[in-house]
Amino acid sequence: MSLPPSVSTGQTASGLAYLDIHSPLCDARVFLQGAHLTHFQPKGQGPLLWLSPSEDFARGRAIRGGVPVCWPWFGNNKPSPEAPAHGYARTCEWHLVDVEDRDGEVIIQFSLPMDALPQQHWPHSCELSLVMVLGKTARLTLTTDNTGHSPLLLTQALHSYFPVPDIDQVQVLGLDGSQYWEAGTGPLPQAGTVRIDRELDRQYQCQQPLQQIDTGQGLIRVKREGSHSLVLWNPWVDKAKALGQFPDDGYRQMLCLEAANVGGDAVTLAPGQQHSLVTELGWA
Ligand SMILES: O=P(O)(O)OC[C@H]1O[C@H](O)[C@H](O)[C@@H](O)[C@@H]1O
Repeated sequence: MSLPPSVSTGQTASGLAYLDIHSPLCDARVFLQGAHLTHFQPKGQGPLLWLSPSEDFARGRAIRGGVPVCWPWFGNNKPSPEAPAHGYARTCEWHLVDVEDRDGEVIIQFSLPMDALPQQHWPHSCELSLVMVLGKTARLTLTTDNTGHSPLLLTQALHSYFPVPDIDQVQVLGLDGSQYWEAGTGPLPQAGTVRIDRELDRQYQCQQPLQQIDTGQGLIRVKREGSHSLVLWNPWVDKAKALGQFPDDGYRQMLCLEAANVGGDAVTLAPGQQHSLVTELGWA
């Protein structure tokens, strides 16, 4: 495939291949493993994604930061606890279908080869694609097609990690009036904005399609389509120490706000049906 002049290829010292984008609208980096956007910076603005300074890009292990694709389940697979957390999409090598530059917007299309998924954990026939439109914003569309003869049940997330200068200054807007579940408890009502002063691992059911992170030095916009749920996560002190590829004090500089289909917003696809989960990330 020939690449437009705004897109080049590279690889890490560990051998993971990526695409680098330098267009008039943005700079970005996308790995083929996981179809993983790890860097996105609109021209004239700061980086929009947090990538762990401890990341060493091992093959077959999820990259800590950017936008991991959690699919075809989010979190643990309850019937099969030995299956990998957040599914297979973030650790498999994706197929690069097409790359084009339309007036400075770079559009990258990936598909996930389904033979990478062990049948015992995912005994379904389906197709999965991810389309990234990288311009002034980053728009990611994750589409599942049920090509089989029986219904399939899906939970998923576009697990965006955002950079914040100081977690104590952060507020999350756009969740007022929604409900959340945390540590097996819920529904709990959300009133007003969210501040982070301890470990947070919440699944929100939320009709509002736009949340914003006020970092204290800028406003990050997170839009969702095909999603009535989202995950808000900060590991705080103890979990940060236990996490792989994560500095002990890294929790002070990041926050995850993840467009999702989780909990009561899980997706059931009848044979022949299709669903797209979309997130659009940008500075306000
Ligand atoms: O460490 P990972 O498997 O990448 O998961 C990182 C985090 O992802 C989500 O935000 C979950 O809600 C958390 O419970 C989990 O700790």
